[in-house]
Amino acid sequence: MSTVHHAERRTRLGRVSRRDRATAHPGGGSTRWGLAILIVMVSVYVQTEASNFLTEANLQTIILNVSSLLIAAAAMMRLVVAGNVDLSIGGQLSLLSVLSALVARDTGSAVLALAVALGVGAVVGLVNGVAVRLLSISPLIVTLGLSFVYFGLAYAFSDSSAVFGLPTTFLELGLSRFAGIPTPVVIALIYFAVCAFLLTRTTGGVRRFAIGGNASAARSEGINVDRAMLSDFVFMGFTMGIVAVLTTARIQSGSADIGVNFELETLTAVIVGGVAFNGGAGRPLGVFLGVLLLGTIDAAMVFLGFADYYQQIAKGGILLLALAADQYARHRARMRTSAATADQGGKAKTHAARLGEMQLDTPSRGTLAARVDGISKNYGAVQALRDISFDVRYGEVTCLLGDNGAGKSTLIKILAGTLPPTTGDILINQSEEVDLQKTDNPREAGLETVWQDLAVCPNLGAAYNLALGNEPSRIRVGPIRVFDRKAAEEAALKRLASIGVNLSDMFRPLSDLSGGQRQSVSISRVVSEDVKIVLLDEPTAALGVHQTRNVVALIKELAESGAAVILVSHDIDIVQEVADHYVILNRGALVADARAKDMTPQKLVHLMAGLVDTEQPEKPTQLATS
Ligand SMILES: Nc1ncnc2c1ncn2[C@@H]1O[C@H](COP(=O)(O)OP(=O)(O)OP(=O)(O)O)[C@@H](O)[C@H]1O
Repeated sequence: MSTVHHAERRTRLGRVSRRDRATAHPGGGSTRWGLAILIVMVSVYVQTEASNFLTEANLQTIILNVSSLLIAAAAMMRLVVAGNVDLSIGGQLSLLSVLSALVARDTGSAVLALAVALGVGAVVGLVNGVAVRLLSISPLIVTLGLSFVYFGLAYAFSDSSAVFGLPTTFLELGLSRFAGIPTPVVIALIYFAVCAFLLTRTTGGVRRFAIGGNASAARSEGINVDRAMLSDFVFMGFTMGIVAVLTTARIQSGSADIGVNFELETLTAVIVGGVAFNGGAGRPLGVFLGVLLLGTIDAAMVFLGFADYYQQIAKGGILLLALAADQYARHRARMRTSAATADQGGKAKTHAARLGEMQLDTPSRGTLAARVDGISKNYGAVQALRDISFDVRYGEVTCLLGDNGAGKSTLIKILAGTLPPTTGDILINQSEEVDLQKTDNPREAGLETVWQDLAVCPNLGAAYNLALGNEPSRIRVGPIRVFDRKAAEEAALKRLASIGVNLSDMFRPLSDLSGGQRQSVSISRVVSEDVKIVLLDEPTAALGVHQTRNVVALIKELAESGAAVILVSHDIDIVQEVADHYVILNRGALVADARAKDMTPQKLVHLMAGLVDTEQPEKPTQLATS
């Protein structure tokens, strides 16, 4: 499609490939090496105080002690990155420990005990996910409440006493060694590595970062946020099944006390490891170091002869410090964003749009692209839209206008497929012939929306943002798709170049860009051969004069290249410059459906201001039939 200059693209990609790969990571660039230094400092200090700290046996013990924490943290970081949290995992651990121990003791079967732990864990996770979804309040509160339920059940099933008499096959899961290394350590390292890979390298992982960065933007890109949340809670519960079996086998008994404070330890490791408490950022290596730090501090306290409660105080202090660091990082990011916004139009030099170079594979100008057919929408007693019908044509700009409360936003949401109409249909042409089909997913039918509130994920770069919902993948194994960063980078570069935007780094988080650059990234989403109908909701609202001219040029060129453009704007000058066709609403009713040539400026101002009697609307000017 595009004839973007290949040499230029090569040079830019060349520059990008020399960039530190860390910045291409969806969770941000910080590797938390400070934690590694802290671990070394603590270890060296304790070694000088008690000479046998840095022995191989002690290091093995430290890692064995944190193996359960490492497994739980692997699943917890996925939840937190996507903006969720599960405070019931301590209760889950207790319940699953008791259940697996009872099954192992009563049946003698390690396999059955494992199956029960994993199965019940997944069900418990599902219950958590459904409760968070249904109650629509903070997962912190919902899972805290459920935590009491799980602890209570654990005490009830175990009669408040430890379950002993476990068969050897079960105990071996926690006590055996593999190539000289304790089995729980081997399992923890493999499990963590797999989870880290899934989070940072696959489409599903990138989506978690997108959801944590801006859930509504992710939703508007077609990502099923609720399903992702449910599956993450189920995964957390399943993971707690593994943790429960390994821990129970290692300590050779099931107990309702086993999970006390476990959720706080896990959360501390994840937050200390640099995962943002509000989601959208974090790196597995940081979490790994966070887990190691907690293990090292525990061991150090024991070596230095501190009582148990000092360990609790130390961990609480570390969690508070990590949260403070998280807040500070968020403050710095906000400052960067406002500085970049103030610099709007400075570094981001947008040039004349070069969209004319693109050849959209759309039917010829004037052909019917979409038909809005009798759309009505009620919000309870409020009738926001009343029997709206009009046509949209390829190669034309349709301006959707109206005063405040006229129903424009409601109609846009219905057109974009994010809000169902009460009655009526949206019909979209999917082939060369005028063959309109009712569609439930306008996006799949080639309709792309650029939202007024810039539905972007500020924590991700242009390459990720522009790929969301339709991510390129290199390898596919079942539902797991490995994200193709190179292809995403090239596609983003190509799209931005076609509207004359030059960003030096396609992986730089959008929060670091100016408002105009973010707007450009958002708008460039429509530059694709798959996009045939473009819906722009106040696209110039956040822009300065220079960038507004670029967007106006883009709108014209989109239409010239064959796309059908639906523009919502309050800017009468822009509207008059680009419109081929007007659709004007007033208090939910259609008051004009007119060709631009039939609309005088006075009449337009009159209609836009809502100075019409909607009970006796002006006869909408009919479109010429094609
Ligand atoms: N979720 C909602 N629940 C109830 N009423 C709503 C809802 N959304 C919109 N409305 C009502 O529907 C009518 C149309 O609102 P809408 O936001 O679509 O208008 P608009 O033309 O986009 O206005 P504006 O230009 O001010 O954004 C208004 O009376 C509004 O109060």
